Amino acid sequence: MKVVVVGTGYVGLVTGACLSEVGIDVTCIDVNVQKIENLKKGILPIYEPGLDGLVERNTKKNRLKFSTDIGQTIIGADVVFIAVGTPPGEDGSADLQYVIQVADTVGKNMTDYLVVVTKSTVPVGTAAKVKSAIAAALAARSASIEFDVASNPEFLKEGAAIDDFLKPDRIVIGVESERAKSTLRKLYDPFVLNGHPIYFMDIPSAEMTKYAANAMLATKISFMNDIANLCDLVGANVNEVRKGIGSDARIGTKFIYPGIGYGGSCFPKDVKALVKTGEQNSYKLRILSAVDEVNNDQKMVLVNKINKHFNSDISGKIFAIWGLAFKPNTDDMREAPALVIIEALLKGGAKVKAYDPVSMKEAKHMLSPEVELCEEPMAATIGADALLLVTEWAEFRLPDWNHVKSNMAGHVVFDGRNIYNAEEMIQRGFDYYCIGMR
Ligand SMILES: NC(=O)c1ccc[n+]([C@@H]2O[C@H](COP(=O)([O-])OP(=O)(O)OC[C@H]3O[C@@H](n4cnc5c(N)ncnc54)[C@H](O)[C@@H]3O)[C@@H](O)[C@H]2O)c1
Ligand SMILES: O=c1ccn([C@@H]2O[C@H](COP(=O)(O)OP(=O)(O)O[C@H]3O[C@H](CO)[C@@H](O)[C@H](O)[C@H]3O)[C@@H](O)[C@H]2O)c(=O)[nH]1
Repeated sequence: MKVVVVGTGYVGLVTGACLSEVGIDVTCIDVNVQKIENLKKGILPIYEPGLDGLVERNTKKNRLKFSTDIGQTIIGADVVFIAVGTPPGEDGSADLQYVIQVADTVGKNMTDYLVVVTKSTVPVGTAAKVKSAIAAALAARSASIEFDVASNPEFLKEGAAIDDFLKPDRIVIGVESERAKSTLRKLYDPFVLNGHPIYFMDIPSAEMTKYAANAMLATKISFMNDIANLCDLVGANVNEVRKGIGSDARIGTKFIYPGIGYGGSCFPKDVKALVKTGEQNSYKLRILSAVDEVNNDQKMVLVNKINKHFNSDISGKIFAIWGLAFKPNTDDMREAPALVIIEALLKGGAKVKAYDPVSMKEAKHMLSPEVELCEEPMAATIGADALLLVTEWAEFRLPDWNHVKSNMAGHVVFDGRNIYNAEEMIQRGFDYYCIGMR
């Protein structure tokens, strides 16, 4: 089977590499010439654990190729995945311009029957728009070629993307023809050998499933952040509360960790896009509007604690930041809480010294040049009045606290992920603040 993946970002590159791993002939396409040239030389555009080995192995075996030329690549293909970005537009709704551009290009270049699959996260009705765009491009060149559209939303998590793709909990596929269904079943059969299901459904339901999944997970997090903030006020300990409720299987232990708000390229934009879809259909998604609101406020929780500790005077103070990525094991800083926190500190006249294990390249063009980027965690603590734990990378879990303390000018730690033990921190001589407990 021959597959073309259009859009070689976090999703496209992982999809291409994992499909090639099971022996499928894959070409990944992108409009970013530099990205494709680098990939041909084995240089990856992103940090994702395990991806480099997978790309190297399958490129060597010639099962995984890279190109900017969709016209040549599409000849003889069975399936085209659209995996381009769907960023939020000005009003929060998903911007579909890249998806439709790809559909148009496919229509202009296809020579034979194809299944065109949207893997990007797209609102209900997008596959229908893709179908119209392809049909219009075919009609413009008086071509009569059969094709099907399908929706196959992706559920991978950054940092665990390879495992999520190779061993998915489930695969969701929206189809409207038996021909597309059997092509996609054949494609995905190697990934469900461990018994996890493929759910075939109608296309609108598949499109909605993706948003509903992300919205539910984001809701769990905002709910827990709300509870954590209340615990803080009433003197309860959210860690205990989390264990207490998580052991009820109906609630579950996952995605109930409080923190400094969810970030990344998915939850923030997908919650907003779903709220917008509601509005466009005269339906107010009240819970999700609140989920978004709680999350925006939560990104300021550490800053509020900082202001309280320093009596609202942080001008001239030095803050060490550990972690910039929106979560560990990725270099992705899209919608990272670190961005909001650092902006607020700089606005208050503070100085920021930051370190992240893999996001430093990203940080260079996402952060103000005022931020001092440090090459290792201890360097960030030199002269600092406070240390902020923003992303819970494993390497921050057991630092040499004596070294940290001797480096710092003030001895206060703000832990945005509750990874340190409050009693131990106090014994070590630090003022310690975290989320949802005193
Ligand atoms: N990042 C994730 O963890 C994740 C997980 C599941 C779903 N998604 C969804 O998948 C989609 C892609 O997300 P991403 O994070 O991989 O995005 P990304 O920004 O990392 O990658 C998108 C790529 O598409 C390329 N592109 C844009 N227009 C193009 C065109 N016309 N032809 C060819 N290439 C083009 C861009 O150059 C870029 O390399 C989004 O809809 C996102 O919501 C993302
Ligand atoms: O208990 C938790 C779990 C997560 N988070 C935060 O939630 C955000 C998202 O984390 P995660 O879901 O692990 O990362 P993503 O890579 O954004 O993956 C989400 O978004 C993807 C894109 O749509 C989906 O494919 C995945 O299934 C979905 O988990 C991060 O900021 C985390 O810090 C918490 O605050 N508390």
